[in-house]
Amino acid sequence: MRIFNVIMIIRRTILSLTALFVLVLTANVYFVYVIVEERSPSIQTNSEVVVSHEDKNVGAPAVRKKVSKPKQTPVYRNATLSATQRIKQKLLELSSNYHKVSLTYKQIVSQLLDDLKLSMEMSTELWGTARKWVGPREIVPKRAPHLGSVLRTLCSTKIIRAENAQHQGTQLKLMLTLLGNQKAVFKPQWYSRSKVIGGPVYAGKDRHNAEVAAFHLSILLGLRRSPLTVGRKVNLRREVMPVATNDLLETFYQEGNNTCFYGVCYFCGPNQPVCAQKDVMEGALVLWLPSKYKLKKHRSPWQRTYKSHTVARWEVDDDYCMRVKAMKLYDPNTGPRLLDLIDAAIFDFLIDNGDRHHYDVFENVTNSMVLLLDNGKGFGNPHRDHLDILAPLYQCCVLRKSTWDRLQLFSGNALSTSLEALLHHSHIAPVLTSLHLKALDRRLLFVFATVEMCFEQHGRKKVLVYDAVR
Ligand SMILES: Nc1ncnc2c1ncn2[C@@H]1O[C@H](COP(=O)(O)OP(=O)(O)OP(=O)(O)O)[C@@H](O)[C@H]1O
Ligand SMILES: [Mn+2]
Repeated sequence: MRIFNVIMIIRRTILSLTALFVLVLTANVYFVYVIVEERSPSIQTNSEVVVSHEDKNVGAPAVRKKVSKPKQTPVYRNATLSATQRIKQKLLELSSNYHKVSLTYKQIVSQLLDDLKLSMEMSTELWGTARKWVGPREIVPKRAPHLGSVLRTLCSTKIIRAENAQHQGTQLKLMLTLLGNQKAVFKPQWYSRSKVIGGPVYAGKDRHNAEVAAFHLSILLGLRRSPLTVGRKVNLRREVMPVATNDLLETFYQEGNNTCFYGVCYFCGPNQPVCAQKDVMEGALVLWLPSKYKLKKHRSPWQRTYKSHTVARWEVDDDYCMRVKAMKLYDPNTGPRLLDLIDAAIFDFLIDNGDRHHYDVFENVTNSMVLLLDNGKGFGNPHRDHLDILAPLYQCCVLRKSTWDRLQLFSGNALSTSLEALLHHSHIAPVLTSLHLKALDRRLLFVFATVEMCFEQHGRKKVLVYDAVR
């Protein structure tokens, strides 16, 4: 009897131990599985289209392929990681020339300040002047003596119609018609100047001040491909509501002392209203381009996936630029598209805009520029530098000589002071906080480091392109 009891106890112990062992093993396998899942994001193939929540209403490229599961274990954004490390190292080794103040930048700034002055009385005839400025390669000419007057006119001309702009993009904006039948897009203020946007680079709503700052930066850098943009304070009750279309007006309401509206668009609804301070709403007003130019939208080859667990091909493939060059669109004989995208990448990195999922060009125009349109996701976080925005530069390692020369003029912290001087004239000054201005100087050094890295890898001659088409 005693022996039987002992046997039973041993048996029970063995059974419990076995059960415990199986339990631990299962838990372990599950744990390892979860970690592997987390660290092994699926790869987006080159030609696959990711239609993000942001892009649902814009044209997708023609080719759609199924996501093919990679055979080998993918490495997490390794192309971005290795480039970032190399650029950071190069930054430490930058020669003192890149920190010196150049002698010539002041001349450029003073010319631009001259152009920004009021040269003539405001007049709706100036719409014609601005229209004539637009060409295949620029929106504003190098010297535009009436620029200040055009901007002031944009800032103050009577609004004769206000409608929803639901067919232009996904974010809340108004399509305004100004006296003289000039259209302009109004992007409202969502945030205070000092609000820091956390999360991924494309997080948050539009920053209206980013649009204003970006336009001024574009002329400063000689990349005059941004539509004319001003900051404007509008009285919703007096200037907008009386001329609003019914479907827009229906979305207006009063919250305490403040007038609010939510408009009609993909990311619009009663749960996402924007409110004026009392009746006055600040925003960016972007001059509409002449109707003779039709815009054509293309997917950016360096588009993000907008999913933290899905990587894009460019994030894992160091040779990605070869693929881009192989696309018909980027054939060196068909135009300056790739160099334009590299200019755009530098511009976007400086303003911290990681949301250029598509880009616009003029349809049926030979050598059309890549427009620097939609810069509202810039200047979200002055503490961060998203080096992967520079991927077109560090992966292709080519750049217009003219862009390079211009950038170098602003070494020694001159970029922030120059832009600040231009923005000083804005109706909504100060447009940028000093933290955002300082970030520009810091980021410019990263651009210098990236180009230096390219020089080291390929030699100056191969990197710098003397491009006849600018
Ligand atoms: N000033 C302009 N002149 C002509 N067309 C314009 C202008 N501004 C915007 N558009 C057109 O409207 C589209 C949407 O504008 P924008 O990109 O600023 O809006 P968005 O809501 O931020 O768009 P998305 O959701 O695609 O990022 C542009 O791609 C362009 O085709
Ligand atoms: Mn946008």
